[in-house]
Amino acid sequence: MSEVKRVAILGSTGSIGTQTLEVIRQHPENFQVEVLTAQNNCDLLIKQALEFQPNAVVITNESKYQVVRDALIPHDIKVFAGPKALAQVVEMETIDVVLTALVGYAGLIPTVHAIKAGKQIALANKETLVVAGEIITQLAKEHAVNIYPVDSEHSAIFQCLVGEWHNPIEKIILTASGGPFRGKDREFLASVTKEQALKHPNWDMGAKITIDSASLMNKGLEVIEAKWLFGLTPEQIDVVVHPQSIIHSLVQFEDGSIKAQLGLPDMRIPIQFAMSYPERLKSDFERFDFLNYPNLTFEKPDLKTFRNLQLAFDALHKGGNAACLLNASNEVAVEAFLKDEIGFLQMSDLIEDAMNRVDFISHPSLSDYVSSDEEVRAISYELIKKYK
Ligand SMILES: NC(=O)C1=CN([C@@H]2O[C@H](COP(=O)(O)OP(=O)(O)OC[C@H]3O[C@@H](n4cnc5c(N)ncnc54)[C@H](OP(=O)(O)O)[C@@H]3O)[C@@H](O)[C@H]2O)C=CC1
Ligand SMILES: CC(=O)[C@@H](O)[C@H](O)COP(=O)(O)O
Ligand SMILES: [Mn+2]
Repeated sequence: MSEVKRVAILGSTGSIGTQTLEVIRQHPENFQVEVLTAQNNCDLLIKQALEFQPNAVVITNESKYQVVRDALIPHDIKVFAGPKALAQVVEMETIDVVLTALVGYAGLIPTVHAIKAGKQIALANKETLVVAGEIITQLAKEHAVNIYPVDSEHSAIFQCLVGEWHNPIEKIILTASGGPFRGKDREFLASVTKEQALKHPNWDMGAKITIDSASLMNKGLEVIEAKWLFGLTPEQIDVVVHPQSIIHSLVQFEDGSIKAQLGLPDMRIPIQFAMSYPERLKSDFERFDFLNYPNLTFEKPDLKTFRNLQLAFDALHKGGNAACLLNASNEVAVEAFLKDEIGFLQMSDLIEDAMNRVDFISHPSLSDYVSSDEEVRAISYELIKKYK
């Protein structure tokens, strides 16, 4: 790479954020950290800032501001607090790439600001595209901003498409691990605990996405993310369960040829590629050996047992604010499941119920998305009281 890329990492203390810093630590000649942000974890944020010497940090929980400021101001690092600061800091002139590694709906507004400021986006926060894919992709076009996927499946598709930009996609096949409850029935799922759900078979990730993987909502969100990233119709998106998570996804072209991207489950590869594209940088990540995986297997997803994936396909077909409603009620459902307030199967009941109680908007504006999100969250919290 000829120029050093200056990177803002939103959510630097999480699973993706810390792995992004591992990549940057390996390539100081290619990347420089400009901004780091966290919600609560001020100890790790301070430690990261002292090591990487960013221009600025943001702690969104304002009650932690004083601690972070006292630690970093003597080192000439600017310190800001609150969600508004997150949206403003991404506009800094010294940033080239914004890597969105924060979790949930909170990723939307900072990403809108970053795109409007012309920053390239390395997108891990899939919820941004699920909530407002149409607006985000349109804004990116208007501001000549590229959105590079970090999510492993979407990175796989992107990697398959390099050199194929003029060849239409017939369809894509998103692979799903099936999560810790693959093959289980509803009777079993009725009594699973959060400890069981938090044990992903192949990936070590933050709590929210791990629960989403267990319920197959993660795959549902990824189907919607794929629609917007690659401009696909719902009919062009298939899901296949591949329990080994070695084939990260596939693209089928109009001549019938299928390309796949493979590798051990290691998020540092897609993170690095999203930041280094079009170049591939050397890495010492463990290499995949076919002889250790004599059986790569494939199954049909069970949409009747794992209803969240069906709900996501329904939202995709419906369009408008449906996926925004799905996302917000799912965030509330996951939070409630993690607090033992509702059971695993009740997450789908809650999402379906809450979505049906909010008006459908066929062509939402950004402010419609904000109010749809607020409304369905409030309804979801009310419904949880009934479910308890
Ligand atoms: N982990 C993975 O392997 C993958 C993750 N993704 C996606 O990447 C995103 C991040 O996931 P992951 O790294 O697992 O999540 P984590 O929970 O591990 O990390 C989330 C990060 O965001 C911060 N954060 C949490 N809530 C807020 C908020 N409301 N406002 C601002 N910052 C906040 C956290 O700060 P603090 O530490 O202070 O709480 C933390 O830095 C998600 O959208 C996920 O779907 C996609 C593919 C793979
Ligand atoms: C690493 C990554 O991209 C996750 O989104 C992963 O795909 C989760 O696995 P499943 O949702 O397929 O279980
Ligand atoms: Mn994924």
